[in-house]
Amino acid sequence: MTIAVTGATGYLGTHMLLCLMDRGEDAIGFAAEGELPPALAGKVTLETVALDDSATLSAKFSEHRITGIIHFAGDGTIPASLIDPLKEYERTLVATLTMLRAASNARCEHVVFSSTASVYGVPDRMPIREETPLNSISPYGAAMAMAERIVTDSCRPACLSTAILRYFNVAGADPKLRAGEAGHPRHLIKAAAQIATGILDEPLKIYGDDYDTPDGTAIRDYIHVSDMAEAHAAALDHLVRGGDPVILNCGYGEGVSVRDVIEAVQRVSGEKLDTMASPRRPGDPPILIADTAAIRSVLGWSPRYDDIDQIVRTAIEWEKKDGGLAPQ
Ligand SMILES: NC(=O)c1ccc[n+]([C@@H]2O[C@H](COP(=O)([O-])OP(=O)(O)OC[C@H]3O[C@@H](n4cnc5c(N)ncnc54)[C@H](O)[C@@H]3O)[C@@H](O)[C@H]2O)c1
Ligand SMILES: O=c1ccn([C@@H]2O[C@H](COP(=O)(O)OP(=O)(O)O[C@H]3O[C@H](CO)[C@@H](O)[C@H](O)[C@H]3O)[C@@H](O)[C@H]2O)c(=O)[nH]1
Repeated sequence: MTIAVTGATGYLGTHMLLCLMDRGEDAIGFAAEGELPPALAGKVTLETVALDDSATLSAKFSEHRITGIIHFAGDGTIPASLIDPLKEYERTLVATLTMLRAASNARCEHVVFSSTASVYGVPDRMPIREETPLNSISPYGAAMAMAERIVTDSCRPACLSTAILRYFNVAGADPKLRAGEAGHPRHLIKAAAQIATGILDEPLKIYGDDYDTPDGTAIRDYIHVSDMAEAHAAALDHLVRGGDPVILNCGYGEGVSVRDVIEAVQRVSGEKLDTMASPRRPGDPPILIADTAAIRSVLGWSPRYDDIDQIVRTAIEWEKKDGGLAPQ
């Protein structure tokens, strides 16, 4: 089978293509812009298609005889979605609708869809099970919940089997450093890794130190990007085997606070990080930890990098390489 990866030049997309290449699968990248990293360029075809153009995307899916789609096209962060909610809804929903229309036209069979823990809002029970009511507190999470509903409603008439994966906090880089998280230091671990390597010359802001948590800072469930890619491959295998449609949390089931991340970065890098207490960031839940029983039992998936020091180490090594601080 040939697998389409949308959002192919982004963080998850590049790591997914590396995972599929390592498994010997046939994959085609689809992106509106950007390039593949050198480890993929020339080995994986990249189709440049705008994700509001379902006619071109349908034709490309048919031409490449795509049967499975792994959909990552949908950027956005919680803060950006609060600044420009309309853009957030538009990009997320247009990309989802276009992908589904093209998948239906080209008679594709399987879709693995990127969603987020942000769909849950501020649940009152941890860890979070998939049955928890969706109650997002940001346009980012609300747009993703709408996109999930669109996927669920359209899959049966379009004869698509679907897996929706709700990611907790993805971080780190390919352990062979063939790819990493590019772009702005919007995420905590990326920002801390850039400060530890001297790429970013500013204190690390701690957004809220007065949460009702053991050290007062917000708690997240960080998952290594390569474990995420393997979870997608396992989800696609499940659908190809004829498995039922699924919605699954993707995390490790372990809570790590902002201060825990700072300590891990200091431990791994040997550098002391300057920090600055800052107000809570709007749209941030205090604690998000996944219940991972379902993904482990349904997909038989188990993580390889479930240790915050390993995640942080790959993030720091990637920054050194990407920032030209280490031998290329
Ligand atoms: N990185 C995380 O921690 C995380 C956590 C939960 C969910 N997610 C979701 O996973 C998906 C992939 O995340 P990522 O970290 O790789 O993001 P990314 O920004 O690195 O990559 C996403 C890519 O999709 C493209 N894209 C977005 N909207 C598009 C549109 N309307 N048309 C065409 N292209 C479009 C962007 O240009 C970008 O290249 C996103 O939907 C994101 O919201 C990410
Ligand atoms: O410089 C920083 C950056 C972040 N944080 C805090 O660190 C935590 C993690 O933040 P960040 O790394 O920005 O990720 P989130 O905002 O939690 O969102 C990520 O994780 C969510 C799932 O939990 C996904 O839905 C989003 O796509 C993804 O961006 C939050 O409490 C932030 O307030 C800081 O204190 N300082």
